Amino acid sequence: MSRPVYLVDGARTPFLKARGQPGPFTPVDLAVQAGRPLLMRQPFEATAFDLVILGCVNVIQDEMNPARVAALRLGMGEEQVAFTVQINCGSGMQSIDTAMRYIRDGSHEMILAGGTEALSHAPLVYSREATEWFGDMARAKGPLDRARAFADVRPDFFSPVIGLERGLTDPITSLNMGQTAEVLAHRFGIDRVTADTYAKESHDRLHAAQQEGRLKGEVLPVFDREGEAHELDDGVRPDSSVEKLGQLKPAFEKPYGKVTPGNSSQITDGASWVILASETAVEAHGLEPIARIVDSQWAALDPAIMGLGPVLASTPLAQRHGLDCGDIDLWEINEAFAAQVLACLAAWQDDSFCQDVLGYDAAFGRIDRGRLNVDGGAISLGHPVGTSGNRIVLHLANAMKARGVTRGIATECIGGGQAGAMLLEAA
Ligand SMILES: CC(=O)SCCNC(=O)CCNC(=O)[C@H](O)C(C)(C)COP(=O)(O)OP(=O)(O)OC[C@H]1O[C@@H](n2cnc3c(N)ncnc32)[C@H](O)[C@@H]1OP(=O)(O)O
Repeated sequence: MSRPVYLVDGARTPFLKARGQPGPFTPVDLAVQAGRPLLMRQPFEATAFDLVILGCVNVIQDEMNPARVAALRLGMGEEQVAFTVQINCGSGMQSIDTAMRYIRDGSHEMILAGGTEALSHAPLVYSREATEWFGDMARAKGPLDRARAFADVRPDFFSPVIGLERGLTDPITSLNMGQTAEVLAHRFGIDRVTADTYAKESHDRLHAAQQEGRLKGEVLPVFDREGEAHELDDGVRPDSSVEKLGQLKPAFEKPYGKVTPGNSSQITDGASWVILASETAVEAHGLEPIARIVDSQWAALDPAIMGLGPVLASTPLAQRHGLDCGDIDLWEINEAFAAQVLACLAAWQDDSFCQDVLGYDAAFGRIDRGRLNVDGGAISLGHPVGTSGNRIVLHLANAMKARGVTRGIATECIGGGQAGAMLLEAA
């Protein structure tokens, strides 16, 4: 059986910049804050879902299986089955992909699929020596044992590493994510002004979308324990300029690198949900679909050039549906780094890349900037890694509907050398 799958609604929190301290919300807090108003505006009960799937990369110990904890806190009923998925930056898209397949095969009618991440809550990680020492202390049987353990201790055991720094470093190549973007900048000749100009556009587009109300209904305010409301993505900097961006120092390859804090995705906290439904559920509840999720594709490649992943995932997806570059009205390519997105655009225009890597006769084509990330992206609004894949699908659906266009692709690179892509059509 292969049934149509509809995206009928969705919402997210504002993305809140991680400012060196744990932010006001845990991953589940964020998922609940986005989910509660979303569920309240539906014409059905919160218990009507067959399944909850939530992507999350950095699960915290107090919230193991955040999908289930969120479902219970959202009042979705004790009988609500809920599981968490993790494929690094693809987690929020993986939840949609799994949900789409369950509905398509006829086994489920309506699924809540999301992504959540609180990067500001990244744990501090101690060295192996320190962990062993803590174990020795815990096992010590008396004062003599404890004194022996103390004699072994060295102060450098206790220099903690911020878990996020490890998480953003590829375990096979030992390159951090920014360095993989430097590899692509070098390979495709992306210069600093081009990367900074792209970054400036990202901020300008998000600012315009906020001012003109294009995120209304998609971004819902969240309230912290002090009752303070957070209403907008707070990393947006419309005051910036290409000149100011040009003064920032490289973040990952000093002194000549092209990747800076200004043209990288920001480290943020945030959650996003979409509701996927079968035709039966749409009719039963009188829902109005925003878009149809047509198909998806995953791909894998050398982790050192993981940023090219969108090319390897979305081109075969388009090809499978007989679509050329010009047939895609809107693109959401997650902005891990400006140089990384620009490298993808360059690869799609490169005859030999498309012949050698994709097996095409010639270049796939030029993706016009007017069709790409039309309301900003992770450079301006941030990249809570387990959430972004969900956000780009939700925003693509809303942007397609707002502009009255037929077809779009949301795609993202994934740390570790993978990528995901999703094809949407007007409902
Ligand atoms: C598969 C994937 O998706 S891979 C991607 C995964 N995600 C990542 O790898 C995260 C990438 N990003 C990062 O690691 C971080 O954002 C970094 C390291 C690049 C920068 O981190 P920070 O130094 O904390 O950034 P911060 O926001 O404080 O900016 C640093 C400076 O640049 C300035 N700056 C940043 N953006 C701008 C801008 N648009 N205009 C002007 N100045 C700016 C800030 O004001 C700050 O200046 P200050 O030091 O005088 O206060």
